[in-house]
Parts: sequence; C-alpha cells; structure tokens
Amino acid sequence: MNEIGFIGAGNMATAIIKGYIKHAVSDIFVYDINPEQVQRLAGIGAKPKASAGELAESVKYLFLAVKPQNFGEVLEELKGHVSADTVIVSIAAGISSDYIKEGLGFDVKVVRVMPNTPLLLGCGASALAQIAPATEEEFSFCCEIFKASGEIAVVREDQINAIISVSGSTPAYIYQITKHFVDYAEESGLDRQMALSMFCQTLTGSAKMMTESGYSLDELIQMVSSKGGTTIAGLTSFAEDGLGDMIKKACDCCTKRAIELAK
Ligand SMILES: NC(=O)C1=CN([C@@H]2O[C@H](COP(=O)(O)OP(=O)(O)OC[C@H]3O[C@@H](n4cnc5c(N)ncnc54)[C@H](O)[C@@H]3O)[C@@H](O)[C@H]2O)C=CC1
Ligand SMILES: O=C(O)[C@@H]1CCC=N1
Repeated sequence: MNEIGFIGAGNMATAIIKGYIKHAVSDIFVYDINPEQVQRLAGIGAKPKASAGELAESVKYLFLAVKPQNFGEVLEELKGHVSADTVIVSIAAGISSDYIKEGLGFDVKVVRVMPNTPLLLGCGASALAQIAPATEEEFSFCCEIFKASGEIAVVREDQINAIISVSGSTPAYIYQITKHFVDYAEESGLDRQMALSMFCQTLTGSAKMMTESGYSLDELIQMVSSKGGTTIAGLTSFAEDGLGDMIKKACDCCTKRAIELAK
C-alpha cells in the first residue's frame, strides 16, 4: 500500500491534502506539535498520529511540511523510525537531500518538491526532483499527488532553489503587485472591489493569452501597444525606473535566501 503521512499540518500540508484526499486510495495520516492544526486537518479527513515516529512507521510516503528552521528537530525525532523503503517528500525551501540523509543517518529515498499555495484551489504549480535511491515508480506516485492539484514540472535538485522565484514565492509577489495597482485605482476614484475584480480577470486573461494564444511574449506586448498610445507611456516609465532590474534583484534575493536556509 502507498500510505501517506504529513509531519507539519500547516498551510502547505492542508493545500496538498485537500487536493489529493479525494483521489487517495488509503488513509492520509498527520502529525503536528500543535494539536489544533491536527484537528483542523482531521476535519477534512486526515487521520491523526500521536508522534512523528509513530507516523513515520505507518507510511511509505512521509511528507515533511514543517518550516526549514524546524527540520533539525524533526529529523532528530525521526531517527530510527524511517525504513529504507520510506520515501521522504520534502517541500521545504532550501533544505537539501544531503542534509536529510545525514540527519536520518542513511541513504534514504528523497523527493524534493517546490509547490505553491494555489494548490488549495486545485490550480497549483509544483516542481519535483527525484533523488536516488528513490525509484521511477515512487517518483511518479509523488508526481500524481501534486498533479491532483495543478500543474507539475520535473527538475533536478540543483534547480529547486531557482524555481522558488518562478512559482513557489511568486503568488506573494503577484498579490503585492496587485495591491499597488488596486491602490492606484482607489486613489483615482474607482471602487476598490471592482478594480480588484477587473485586475484579476486581466491576470487570468493574460495568463491564458501567454499559454494558449501561440504568440510570443514580445508579440503579445506589441498587440497591446498602440503607436504613441497609453501602453507605451506606461512601459516606458517601467523601463526608465528599471523594472527588469528590480525584478531580477528580488529573484536573486529569493534564491539567495533559499541557499542560506540550505544545510
Ligand atoms: N507557504 C508557502 O507558500 C510554501 C511553503 N513551502 C515550504 O513548506 C513548508 C511548510 O510551510 P507552511 O505550510 O507555509 O508552514 P506552516 O507554518 O503553515 O506549517 C508548518 C507546521 O509545522 C508545525 N511544526 C513545527 N515544528 C514541528 C515539529 N517539530 N513537529 C511537527 N510539526 C511541527 C507547525 O505547528 C505548523 O503547523 C516550509 O518548509 C516552506 O519552505 C514551499 C512552497 C510554498
Ligand atoms: O517563504 C518561504 O520560505 C516559502 C517557500 C516558498 C514560499 N514560501
């Protein structure tokens, strides 16, 4: 059986479990140091376990969904409870497979994943890396779990840090940018809720244009930009203020932080 368990019952565990639970053929177990978090997930059908060790001994796929800062203590607790057949599925930013193997004291099977919060609504984006000795079959099983809640991409472990600024952290960047547009709309006398709704429809529509129209990004920009018109006025202002450099710097900071969290 392919039993699944989660250590850490926070935002991401909730998002992954919500998407997968309707496809699951066996129970999904959960443990968290905070009993309220466990109760919340029990409410959507997950089965509580009394300790990290007990959970580890009951499952084949062991998801580690705690913050990078809590990994050390969790690995310490798991020592001696994880078998050679267990697949550790780590969603933590930064934490390397070497650190997990060292923490557990043997060459454990690992799959690293960088998911994002839109998994909660079934439209997530998750990048997965297979790390030996995890097998193709085990990796495919992990891919299916994340496919249940959106799109997936297969990457190498050395690419996982770079993808955080493409999809892992990016929902927050998009919400932040949205706030600036909606703030501007409100200052201009528009209704904030209406502006948010129009902006979101524009985001969805633009995303569809990028994925389904067949036009390149440059062609799409061109289609909106009338000669001497409003779009070019805004694009010129972005270019003068160094929007590209600003975004590159933020992505660099994001990746650098993942490297700092790496152990
Ligand atoms: N939030 C996000 O958008 C994304 C988060 N991640 C990664 O997912 C991981 C989890 O993040 P979130 O779900 O946002 O965090 P969260 O704070 O919502 O959940 C973490 C949970 O771990 C529990 N916990 C802490 N120490 C524990 C221990 N020793 N034993 C058992 N449970 C313990 C906490 O009580 C909490 O419920 C992080 O490593 C993060 O890097 C990855 C991609 C996106
Ligand atoms: O902020 C973080 O560290 C995590 C990883 C990607 C999104 N949230």
